[in-house]
Amino acid sequence: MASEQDVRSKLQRAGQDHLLRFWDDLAPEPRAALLAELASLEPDVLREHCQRASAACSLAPGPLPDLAARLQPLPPERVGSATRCDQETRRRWEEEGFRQIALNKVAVLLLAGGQGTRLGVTYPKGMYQVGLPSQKTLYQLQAERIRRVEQLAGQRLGTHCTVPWYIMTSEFTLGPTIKFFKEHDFFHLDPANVVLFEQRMLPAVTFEGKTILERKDKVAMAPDGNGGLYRALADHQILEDMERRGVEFVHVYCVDNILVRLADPVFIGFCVLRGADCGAKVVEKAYPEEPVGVVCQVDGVPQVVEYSEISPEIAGLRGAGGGLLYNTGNICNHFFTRDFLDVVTREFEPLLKLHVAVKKVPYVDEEGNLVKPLKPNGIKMEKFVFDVFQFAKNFVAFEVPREEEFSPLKNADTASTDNPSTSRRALLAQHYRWALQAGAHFLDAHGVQLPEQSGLLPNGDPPAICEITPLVSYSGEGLEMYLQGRKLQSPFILDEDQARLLQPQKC
Ligand SMILES: CC(=O)N[C@H]1[C@@H](OP(=O)(O)OP(=O)(O)OC[C@H]2O[C@@H](n3ccc(=O)[nH]c3=O)[C@H](O)[C@@H]2O)O[C@H](CO)[C@@H](O)[C@@H]1O
Repeated sequence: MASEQDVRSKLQRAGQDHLLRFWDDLAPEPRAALLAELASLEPDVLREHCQRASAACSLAPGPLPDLAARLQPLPPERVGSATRCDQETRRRWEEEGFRQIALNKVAVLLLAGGQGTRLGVTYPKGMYQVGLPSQKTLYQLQAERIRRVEQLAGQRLGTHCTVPWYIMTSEFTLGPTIKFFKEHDFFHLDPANVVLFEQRMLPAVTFEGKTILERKDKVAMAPDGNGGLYRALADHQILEDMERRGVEFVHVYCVDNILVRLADPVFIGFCVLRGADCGAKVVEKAYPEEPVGVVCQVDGVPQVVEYSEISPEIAGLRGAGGGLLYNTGNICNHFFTRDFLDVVTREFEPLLKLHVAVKKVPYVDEEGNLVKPLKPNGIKMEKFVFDVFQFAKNFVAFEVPREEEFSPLKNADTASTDNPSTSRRALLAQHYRWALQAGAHFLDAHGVQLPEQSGLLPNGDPPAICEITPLVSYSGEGLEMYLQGRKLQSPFILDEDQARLLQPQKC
């Protein structure tokens, strides 16, 4: 282990020796922990990190200067649409996606290193359950969609296939996530096909460029953003693991969208048939200030301008047809070829921009008291997963209907949008629509038939409660055989047992 003297002189070189100012107060164990943490910080890298953070912060926060003149919507030839295409084209994309899945060439990669601060939970967001009748968590819904898409691809092509699940965690989420998966028997996935790995952490820094101590014996560290993915892939030889398994295409997604279609065959097929090396699913933005990034071009190059970096004036611009000019909302669902990820991790990762987030960071004051600041006092630096789009040779965007594919869980129920209630309703409304399309009718508790309406009731709920397990239907397919002409009492859960009961008997 490094000595106190070694660490002290390294910190002096980095201009950060205040990190040892409580050394004399510490007992042997916290001393050892602090030394270990500090010894892992490279002095030159630390000095540069602190200088960059405070320099970036001294620039005006918010919208990027001169953006308006450099920004353009994506050219139409780069954008495909799941809704504005003919049935035959959609069928071809889907078939191609299933073919690649059946050949074991597709993996999914979950970005799950975030802290869920806005939702206000101390555990990983994937462990959250939004109050569905089944009480399933986001992780369970995702695991079951993987199992179903494997099954569908296998049935179509007569193979037994695997979609490996890579999960990027951080110091905050790794331990609880592993424990949760073990407790739930990996939701009946083979643990060998669930690969958890950890992203790096970066120190939080004051506006004056000093690393913050969150306790006398602990530096305030935060995950390096979801763009930390590329360093983490290299740190843990994840691309080598993918290569061993024959994976060519990777669907990267964020944890909190309850409607996420893992390894969506239509999206994968679209990207593969277009010869794309990089792609993004988008939805039409709901309103100008919606907190989603805009997929567009900056200086003629595909990029995402994050919601925190676009001005209200630009976000509100209207096109010729009256719709928002920049209406392609990023839903953090990306397609990458393994080859592209390989080039990014080897060549482009160091070029990724560091974005500055000004946050309230708890710290110890000069007297050693713990302070929870009321105003932002620190800078966290993050890389963004989509900042690699600019390096793609053939970038495409793929537009999907919001009500079928996007309802993010960002906030607690105290907020009016993107909260547990809106997520739960989005899923239940979708399943209700699927059931109606399959020919079901719903009855209330007294056996009276409920009116059929595809919209929500004024309280935001669908007219009947219906939840369908992903193990029975991934995107609404195959439900007629269970539901055609059935009168179902609300609430109704179509799980595997119920499906067996409803299955037409073969004579
Ligand atoms: C940078 C980024 O992608 N921004 C997108 C993200 O915004 P948003 O600001 O909502 O992003 P979040 O902070 O929720 O992070 C997105 C995902 O990245 C993960 N994460 C985050 C930080 C980290 O260090 N490690 C990590 O793995 C989170 O666990 C989450 O799964 O989702 C929105 C859609 O819902 C998009 O419109 C935004 O353009």
